[in-house]
Amino acid sequence: MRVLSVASEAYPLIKTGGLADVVGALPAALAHHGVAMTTFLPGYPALAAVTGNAKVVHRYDDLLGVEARILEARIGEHPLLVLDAPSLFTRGGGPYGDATGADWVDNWLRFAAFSRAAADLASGVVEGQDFDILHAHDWQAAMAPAYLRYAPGPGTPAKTIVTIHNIAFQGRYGAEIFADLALPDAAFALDGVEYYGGVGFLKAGLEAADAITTVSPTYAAEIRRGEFGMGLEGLINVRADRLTGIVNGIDPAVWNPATDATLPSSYTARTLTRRRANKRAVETLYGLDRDDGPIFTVISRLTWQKGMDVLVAEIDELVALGGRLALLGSGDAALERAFLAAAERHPDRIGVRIGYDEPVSHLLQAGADAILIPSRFEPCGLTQLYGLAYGCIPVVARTGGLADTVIDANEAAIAAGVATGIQHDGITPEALSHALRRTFALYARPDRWAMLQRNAMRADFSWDESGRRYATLYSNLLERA
Ligand SMILES: Nc1ncnc2c1ncn2[C@@H]1O[C@H](COP(=O)(O)OP(=O)(O)O[C@H]2O[C@H](CO)[C@@H](O)[C@H](O)[C@H]2O)[C@@H](O)[C@H]1O
Repeated sequence: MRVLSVASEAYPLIKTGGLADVVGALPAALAHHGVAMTTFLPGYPALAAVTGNAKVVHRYDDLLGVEARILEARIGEHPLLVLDAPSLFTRGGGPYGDATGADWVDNWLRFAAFSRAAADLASGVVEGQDFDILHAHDWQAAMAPAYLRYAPGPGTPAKTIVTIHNIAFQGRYGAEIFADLALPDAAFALDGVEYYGGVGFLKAGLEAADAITTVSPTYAAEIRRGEFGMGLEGLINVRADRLTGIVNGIDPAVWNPATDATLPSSYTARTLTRRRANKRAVETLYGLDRDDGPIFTVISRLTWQKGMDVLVAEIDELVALGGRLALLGSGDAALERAFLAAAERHPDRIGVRIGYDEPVSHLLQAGADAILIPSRFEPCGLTQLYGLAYGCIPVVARTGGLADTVIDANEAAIAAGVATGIQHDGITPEALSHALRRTFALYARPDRWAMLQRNAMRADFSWDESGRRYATLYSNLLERA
């Protein structure tokens, strides 16, 4: 079975968040299940390293008005196709915006063209490229199923899946762009690409896809409600029979404390004392006091989704209770300023690094005692999975994938020997305060804390089971044909 995985990021080539980790891990995860996956990415400058000598498999004179080529390369051991369209993708800044963080004004064109090319690949336009399934991730790829529905190429169109990694990002534009999408007029319809009078990329994909997935069962249920569906709950409910939640796995080649070459000290569940050297390295890097109390970490986009404003409100209490905090992240300017101000108030107790740093994120998971994830919504969440694997106990809001992957350390779960973290209900300073106090109480009992760490590290979040579930979904779609 051949699958084209279409996404705007993939680790290790280009990453701004969890989407990249998942897209980067899927080819290996699916290979175990007899699926040959090719990844399709936009040709950002960061991809130049792998497209240097790439073979050109297709040329466009006019892909929604721009010149472009499709290049054949590799991502690790797996096949990669790249849309080389310099006028759309060769620019500084990030994949979605300029260096100041402002979105590119032509994002609709960039990702419509990318999706048009994906639809071409999935319907026989490009010789030698045949796919049974097109698997589109998030709004940037979601127009691909819509193009296949309304304007496919000459071959049998692939079956389609749209995976929602975050329904908050929808790719919503004014009606005026419709004329430039090269779609038939009939596509501008209630069950087509039209969305509240404009054009909705994610909406169009969810209407057109043969199957819809999201990245945890709880989030799949949550997005059927207004509170989480962000305007798409009606559509999600109508198509609920096509929706499943498949929890993300973690890539053991990248996230394994026993083999992680970026760490000062590698370790396993049996050699937890070896974590101490990593904790000392965190203290040094962040200029924190050296003591035996817990170090909390945050590795996150600093946004409202992630509940960071609530953490700001609780930060002085965290310090008053004897905690320290090592934060790595970037995002909303006001939140960045608030965390930096907290670090100024408590220079020896709070360290803040604004920015994006992959090796530091590994060190924090390996050296901090607990990771705080007070998200208002969390489709799956990966940092709690990395925390579990590294014995960095997740303290999380009971929502989405966080609810599905962390087992709260209540007395029953402790007695049964299955607890892996701490959950709180509601994203309020009071709820977070209560969770912090519970964390301190557990940490004060070294036997209990070590048990939590061992349980966490032994929990299985490899891709085995989730890979199997995607493979089954693909097979079912083909059988339905
Ligand atoms: N400053 C920094 N420096 C280095 N690394 C950093 C960093 N800030 C974040 N990261 C890394 O970026 C990733 C973030 O993953 P999350 O799952 O938290 O998702 P995100 O909200 O981006 O993604 C969405 O998609 C994913 C994938 O499906 C879902 O898990 C999630 O719920 C959903 O919101 C992790 O690998 C983390 O270590």
